Amino acid sequence: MDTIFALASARGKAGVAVIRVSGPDAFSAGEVLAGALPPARTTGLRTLRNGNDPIDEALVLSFSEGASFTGEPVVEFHLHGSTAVVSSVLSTLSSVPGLRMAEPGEFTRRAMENERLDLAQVEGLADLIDSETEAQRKQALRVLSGALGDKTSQWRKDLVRATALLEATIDFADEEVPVDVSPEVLDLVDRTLAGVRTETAGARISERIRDGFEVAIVGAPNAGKSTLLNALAGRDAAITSEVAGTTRDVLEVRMDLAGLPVTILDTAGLRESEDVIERLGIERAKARAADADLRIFLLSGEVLPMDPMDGDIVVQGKSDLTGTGISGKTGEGLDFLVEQITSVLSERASHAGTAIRERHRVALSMAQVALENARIEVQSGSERSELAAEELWSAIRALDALMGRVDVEVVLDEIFASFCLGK
Ligand SMILES: Nc1nc2c(ncn2[C@@H]2O[C@H](COP(=O)(O)OP(=O)(O)OP(=O)(O)O)[C@@H](O)[C@H]2O)c(=O)[nH]1
Ligand SMILES: [K+]
Ligand SMILES: [Mg+2]
Repeated sequence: MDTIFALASARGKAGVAVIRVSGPDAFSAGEVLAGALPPARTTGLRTLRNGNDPIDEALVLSFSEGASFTGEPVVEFHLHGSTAVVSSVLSTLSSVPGLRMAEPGEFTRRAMENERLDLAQVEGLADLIDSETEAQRKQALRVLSGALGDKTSQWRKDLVRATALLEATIDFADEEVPVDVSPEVLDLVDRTLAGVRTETAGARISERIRDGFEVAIVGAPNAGKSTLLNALAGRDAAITSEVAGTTRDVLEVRMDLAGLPVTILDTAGLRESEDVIERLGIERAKARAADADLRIFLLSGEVLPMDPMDGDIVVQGKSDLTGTGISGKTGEGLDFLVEQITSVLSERASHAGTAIRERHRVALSMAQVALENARIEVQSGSERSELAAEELWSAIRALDALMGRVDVEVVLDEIFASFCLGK
């Protein structure tokens, strides 16, 4: 196994830059630059040298094998964050035999290979690094802490037990089956199914927290939609004018509303139009509004252009003229509008689970279908045990794919190890 190194902090000038070295030769490489290393998990101030040539005064930190992010021996140099210091340390490290620059993501890959992180935790870590809002940070941290892995391993344990029970009855098929295992199997399957269903439902919400909720402003031409968008965004994102039919394309503005990532969509005013381009804009407006998580119907005295869905907000515009509702021009009622949006979306966000990606949702849905099928087979009698076991196998494989464990031999070993019916 090579020993790898890389700049762990962002490139460019900074107060501090961190270079990380991981692998079997990390400690000896650290000694080449820093002399004697401080004891593991303590820091020491050292002069880093290239031969006799001092490079920088740095804090040096070491982690023993099994007690580091990667699971390997690790040395970290906390340097003055200068481009010249960083490149001098990197070039000194590359001259140490057995060391090479890390590939992108290689530290994390090693962490996974050494079972310091499961695949979902790796995804959680990537999300945490990408997180821009509070909701994203909290969600990513939940996943990084291993919440999905904990749930999955409990489900998996229950399914392995259920499979072992069924396998035992298959082998007894010709003789008298000693016990009816189906109540226990059903109980295990039902418990898992309930958990998987909850997570699958929450996954869509979690995806929203990752990628952002979409909120569409819809209404008649000249209702003041673009003016409202600009007021919410705090800048002139959209063209506004007294000409009805100004907005054609869908405009997107990313915002952070009380920690939730939200994309506000400004859309073309909805009306019957002879103008070909405007009609195209109206089609887009309708499609995007229908797909959005929430719609704000900005009224200007007319009937609703679309049916509102659950949670949608219907509000009168130009309150400075109409005496009621909100105004993008004066800002009246906007705080309350933002509160309304935030409260609807926060309520939805509260149903987020620990499965946060489409990949998770797909794997969980596969497990769910297999479990539903297994349930039917178990209820159809002991002669269907083999089919039921096969479905449980599919569910276990789906959970293994979810956690990045796909080795079927491992599953087999566990099933055989858990046999407990005197076989
Ligand atoms: N008095 C008043 N005028 C407003 C308000 N909001 C918008 N307007 C005016 O109404 C006209 C239309 O505003 P826009 O924001 O372009 O309306 P829109 O709904 O985006 O219009 P389309 O894109 O054409 O559908 C402009 O002249 C705005 O200045 C408001 O709250 N009060
Ligand atoms: K307009
Ligand atoms: Mg507009």
